[in-house]
Amino acid sequence: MTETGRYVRILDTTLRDGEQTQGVSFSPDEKVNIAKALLELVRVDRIEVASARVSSGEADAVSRIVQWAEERGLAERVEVLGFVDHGISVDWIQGAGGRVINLLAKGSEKHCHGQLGKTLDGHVADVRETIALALDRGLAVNLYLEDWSNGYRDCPAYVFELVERLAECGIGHFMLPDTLGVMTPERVFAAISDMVGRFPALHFDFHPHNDYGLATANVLAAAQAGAAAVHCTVNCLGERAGNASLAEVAVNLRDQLGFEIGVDETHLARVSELVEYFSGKRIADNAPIVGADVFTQTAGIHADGDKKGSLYHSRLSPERFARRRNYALGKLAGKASLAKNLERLDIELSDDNQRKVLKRIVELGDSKKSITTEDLPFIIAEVLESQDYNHAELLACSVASTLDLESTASIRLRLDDEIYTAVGSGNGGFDAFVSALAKVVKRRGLSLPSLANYEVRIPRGGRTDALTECSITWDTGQGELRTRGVHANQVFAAIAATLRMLNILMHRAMNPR
Ligand SMILES: CC(=O)SCCNC(=O)CCNC(=O)[C@H](O)C(C)(C)COP(=O)(O)OP(=O)(O)OC[C@H]1O[C@@H](n2cnc3c(N)ncnc32)[C@H](O)[C@@H]1OP(=O)(O)O
Repeated sequence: MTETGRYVRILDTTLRDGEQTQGVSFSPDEKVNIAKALLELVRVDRIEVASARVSSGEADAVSRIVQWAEERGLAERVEVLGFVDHGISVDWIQGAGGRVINLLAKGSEKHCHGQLGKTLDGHVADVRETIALALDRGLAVNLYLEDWSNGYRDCPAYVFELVERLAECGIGHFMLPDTLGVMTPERVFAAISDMVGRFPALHFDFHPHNDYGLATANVLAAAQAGAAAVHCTVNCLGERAGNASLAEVAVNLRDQLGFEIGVDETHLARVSELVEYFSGKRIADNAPIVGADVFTQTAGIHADGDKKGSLYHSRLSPERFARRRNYALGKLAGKASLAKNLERLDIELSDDNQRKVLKRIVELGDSKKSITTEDLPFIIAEVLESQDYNHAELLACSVASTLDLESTASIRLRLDDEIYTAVGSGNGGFDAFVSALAKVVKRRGLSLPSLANYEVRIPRGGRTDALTECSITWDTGQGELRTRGVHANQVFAAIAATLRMLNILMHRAMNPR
């Protein structure tokens, strides 16, 4: 079923529900940056940025976000969760400059009785008191019906009466959470259709959780059933198994169901990366839309189909998300995979040489080595015995690390035809090596690029004698460059990745395009 043209609003709750992910705590600075990216770049309709009463740091974050949003006329889009607590949350939100309270009421009889020890009458009275106070202070009010999914299933009369008695109180959105992530798309569709049918004048939001892995599917069902807005988070952050992914929700609402949404898709990967860094929670390489590998064709047959006219492309093209298609090199690669990588590097090879290089790539892949596009020139140089990528060679190297003292490195290096020696010291063996290397390249009038990312991996179930793979992303000032090195010693793996970078940059300097 598709419903073309209806606008569905998106509320991103990365900064509230997302912060309920175990181990995640954003600083006020981080919250401000994420809020800016969500409202100004990705252009979601609303953001929920904190729970009231939590801490002074949270009050500071809310106040800075609202201040920034105010200058752009966006302050009404910044929302804060508050409690039914005789005005404590209202005071807190108002004190922080917030304009919208998302009041947490109880959407199930079980929670109302079991947690608050209240009857429906008592709870309605308390909620009304808080709403009246909030409205009186100039706050807009939305209402969460916490545990609504179980409440609707176990005692729907409680839910209907609660909504009915609060319907005329000035609430903007009634927010229906599947608090424990137990619903299926069919149940969401039926329940929200029922709510919308019973209360056609009200706006309903749906707030999912991913405990059964159905959060995104449930959001789509909610939108189809008539929800005015749906909730999600960047990278699926959220309590327990998380919420629904903003990127997945956005593309599915658009592509699969034909809804209008305001999201600018070209910034989804950027905001995902920002949240990854600030939350410390890495996403899987195959996370839809935003994962590192989702636009990489691995199989040779797929690369061949692309070469013959984008036969394996879908509406999810990398360009749509300001990303790039890659073709993996390994034992599953074929002629077309190699051709696509050579094209990207502007390297021309005869058919015969392509065959030789591909054979070597498959051999390397067979021995579990991962190969990047940047590795390709080295493989070509090795197979064709060219000296093109042999500018820098480490002839000798000693790295010493001791407790409570700076590490030191002593190196002998060949750069083209000259031999250099240098010593360096630093915070750890690799830092000491880089300091020695910087001295050498400086003598050649060169400088080293800055390090943008550094990852060390060992095979799963690793042993102490396992090979280590170090992957470094360098910021060259003219784009990023990613190189890898493999060695049993992780400092030497990083050194190998560094030498590879140096060879590439020296080659580029001598062969400007
Ligand atoms: C939809 C969701 O995910 S809800 C998540 C809401 N966010 C959070 O809980 C994170 C922020 N929370 C906090 O910082 C704290 O829990 C606070 C400041 C709100 C309260 O802290 P404390 O006073 O220490 O209480 P505690 O954390 O144990 O919470 C339990 C109290 O909240 C009450 N409570 C539960 N739900 C609500 C509600 N919707 N409104 C008001 N009070 C509530 C409970 O009845 C209990 O009160 P009691 O101690 O009188 O029995």
